[in-house]
Amino acid sequence: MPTGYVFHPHYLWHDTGTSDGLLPPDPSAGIPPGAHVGNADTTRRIHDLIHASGLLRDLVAIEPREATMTELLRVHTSDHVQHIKDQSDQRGGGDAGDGYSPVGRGSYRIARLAAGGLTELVTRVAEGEVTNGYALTRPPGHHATADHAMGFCLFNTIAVAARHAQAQLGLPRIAIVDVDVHHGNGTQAIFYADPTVLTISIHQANCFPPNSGHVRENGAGPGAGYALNVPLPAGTGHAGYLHAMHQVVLPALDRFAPDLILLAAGFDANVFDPLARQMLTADTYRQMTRLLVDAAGRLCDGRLVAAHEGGYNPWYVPHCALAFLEELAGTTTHLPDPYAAVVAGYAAEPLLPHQRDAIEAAAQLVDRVK
Ligand SMILES: Cc1nn(C)c(C)c1/N=N/c1ccc(/C=C/C(=O)NO)cc1
Ligand SMILES: [Zn+2]
Repeated sequence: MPTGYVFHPHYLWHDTGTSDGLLPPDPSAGIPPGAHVGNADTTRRIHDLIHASGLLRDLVAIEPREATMTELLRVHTSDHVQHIKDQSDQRGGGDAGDGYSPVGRGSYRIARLAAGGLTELVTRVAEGEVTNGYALTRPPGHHATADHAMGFCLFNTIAVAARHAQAQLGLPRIAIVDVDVHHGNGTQAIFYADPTVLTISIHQANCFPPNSGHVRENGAGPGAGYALNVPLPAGTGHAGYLHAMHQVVLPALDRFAPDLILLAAGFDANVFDPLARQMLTADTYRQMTRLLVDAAGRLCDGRLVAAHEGGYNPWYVPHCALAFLEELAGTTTHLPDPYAAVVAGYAAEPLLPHQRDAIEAAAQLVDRVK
């Protein structure tokens, strides 16, 4: 089945400046100029591995375009769009608003290219040119709400694509599964009162944003029941995530019967990631993807489209992304995870009682999905 792939060099040109990890330089506070944790290196290395492994030959390259203002304004306020543009127009760029989400000079157009690239990929899937796809976009989007950028996110790429699918592509029911290790708060907020978009986030409990993504956040008004959260304890590994897939994500998808499944594909739950404390390996991403590909095949003619989100370890995330993409494309590069042996002892953690309990709490809400 043909798999679409969106990438553009401009995604690497979103300049996150000289923040040292998460914080802007401040010599008096002992913070030197350095590299922001969300710099372009990991994204570049993902693309390079997709190319070097030969997988690129099996993919249908799809050229991104900038999201139109109409497409952006289905999700964001005009003030928010203007704020990002104003920061981006400044000679030295600026910040998106939370003090640790850099906006480089010209990042406005790049963020529109990310949202437009995913939207174009969803269009090609809806038209049947490709069955599914992956947009290796940057900057990420899932923390951005209608009127606030945060957590390195400027525009909510996946929300723009979801609204386009509903408005222009005849796909009324959209399921968004977010496996990024951080809570998909922006996506959840945008659709919180909307029963036509089911949002499901599996994340490390209380990691980021602070106090966000509790299991009790279950939707509001007409959308009550259509937001699901699976906050998992730090240290959750392969068994815990697959249990969450089987107990929460798959039953919810079956009940919702979406016309399209969107995946917020963050890889920062990997065992080596600097911004969280989960313990997933490339094989976990492979197996989660297999389950989602099967669900999409069962429910919506295979329509499954992934947007890249977080993932900050430059030497491991590419192997996680490759495993995910092989499964999405239904092919193999015969390149095993070179770190599998390194983590075999400590990342093979069994499902522990406190993890099972957290998942059960979320599973009890699945029946509210109609
Ligand atoms: C700095 C700072 N200062 N303060 C008060 C807070 C709460 C700070 N955290 N910043 C963070 C921490 C983690 C992320 C992850 C983003 C991602 O990968 N999403 O998928 C973004 C910003
Ligand atoms: Zn993340």
